[in-house]
Amino acid sequence: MTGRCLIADADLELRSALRRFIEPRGWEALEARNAHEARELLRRARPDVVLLEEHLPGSPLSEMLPEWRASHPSVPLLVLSATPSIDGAVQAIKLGAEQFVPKPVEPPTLLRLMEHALEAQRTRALPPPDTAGGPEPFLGVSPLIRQLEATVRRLLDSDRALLLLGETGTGKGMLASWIHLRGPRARAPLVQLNCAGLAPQLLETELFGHERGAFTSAVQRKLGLLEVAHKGSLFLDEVGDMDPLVQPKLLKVLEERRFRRLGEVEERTVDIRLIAATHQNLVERVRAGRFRGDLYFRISTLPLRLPALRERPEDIPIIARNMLERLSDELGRPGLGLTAEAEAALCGYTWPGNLRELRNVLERAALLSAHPVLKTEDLDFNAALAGMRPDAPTASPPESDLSLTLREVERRHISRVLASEGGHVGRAAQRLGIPRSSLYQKLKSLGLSAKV
Ligand SMILES: Nc1ncnc2c1ncn2[C@@H]1O[C@H](COP(=O)(O)OP(=O)(O)OP(=O)(O)O)[C@@H](O)[C@H]1O
Repeated sequence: MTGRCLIADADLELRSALRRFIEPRGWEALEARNAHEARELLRRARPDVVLLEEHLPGSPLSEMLPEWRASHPSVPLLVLSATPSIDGAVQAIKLGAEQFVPKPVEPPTLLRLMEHALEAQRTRALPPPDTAGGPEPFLGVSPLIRQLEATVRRLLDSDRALLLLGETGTGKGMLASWIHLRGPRARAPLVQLNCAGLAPQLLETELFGHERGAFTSAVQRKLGLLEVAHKGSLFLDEVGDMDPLVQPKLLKVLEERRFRRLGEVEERTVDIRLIAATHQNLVERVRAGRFRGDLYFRISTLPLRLPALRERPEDIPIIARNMLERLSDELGRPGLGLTAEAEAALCGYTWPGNLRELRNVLERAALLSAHPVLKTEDLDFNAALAGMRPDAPTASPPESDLSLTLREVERRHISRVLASEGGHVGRAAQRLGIPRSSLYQKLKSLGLSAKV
């Protein structure tokens, strides 16, 4: 049996349709027509998932949800609503529903939502994330990385803001999720926002949300990321680029835990841990009047500097071996490794793109080489570097020249997308709408490996 589902809904048609759909798929369906029957089944039959009608006869949602959350905290509850509204959804989620699902809803959609909810619940029930895999941010033996790990571990339980400093690709984003997942807020969300290039109003609405009618295009109320991150962590990448108009509002959140949605009079409270990151020199930005001094002091109490790869060459072979192990699994190419000369070549390179670039070089080599043990000649540093430079030469727009073959158009388009993504193959593949492995195959077949 896949699971047991309690369908608490007065609508006989919906119950029957869902039962007919889920039973052949290994689910057991329990039906309740009202709150009394639902309570009884919940107590007796211990379902894995509950579908609960918003206005189930016999008891209001505002009573039932808190009661059920208290008695069965680990059972995901999905609220089905025939009269959906934003207020109803916010209330249901606040009271502990996993999802708020507007009716009508097709059984296949409901089944998918149930499976997601169950999966999320199982993930939450996993043992603490120390055992949960994911890249290890402190690989290596250098004093710089050992010191960083010791400091991070001391700060895990603190609620103070953290500032991650380091060049591009040093792993600031990875470290932010590692910290979140190992800290006391791991069960709540980690919400990420990159402040670079966001216009002030967009940044404000993303962070603080807005009321309906707050500005011309605000046709609906929008929850800000701060509210989504409540009880969890907020990762603000490129915080040095935050618009000066938004900075005092962030400071208020940090100092008083209060903020206001755009267009709202009332203030709200929120409980988040801020993890900020930047590759810029914030002190210089404060001196230049681009970053507020008071905000800088607030977020820089606990600065953590992530070393560049070239500052710790002794760690490179260890990290490379670890990345190749992961790539072996991901690419289905067992036994990936490096010759001694290839390791030495990796250690002798300057890695302006740090871990991201190292991973790109290894992934590219692993996909393109015919043998699993990679040699120096398999490592294409120039391709990675050309892809990283924002000024890397790009081809002219292919659509302007009708004499081009389809292959040439494809070749040029891929080059441009790759260059515009700074050589980041994963992101380029995403923009192109193809799997990363297919992009590598295309690069190979189009002879693009050294000229992105
Ligand atoms: N510890 C690690 N082990 C393996 N790979 C890593 C590790 N840290 C980072 N990476 C790789 O490097 C890439 C860049 O990492 P991340 O985005 O965390 O860096 P960043 O410092 O936040 O970069 P940016 O400043 O450009 O946003 C990741 O996508 C991942 O592939």
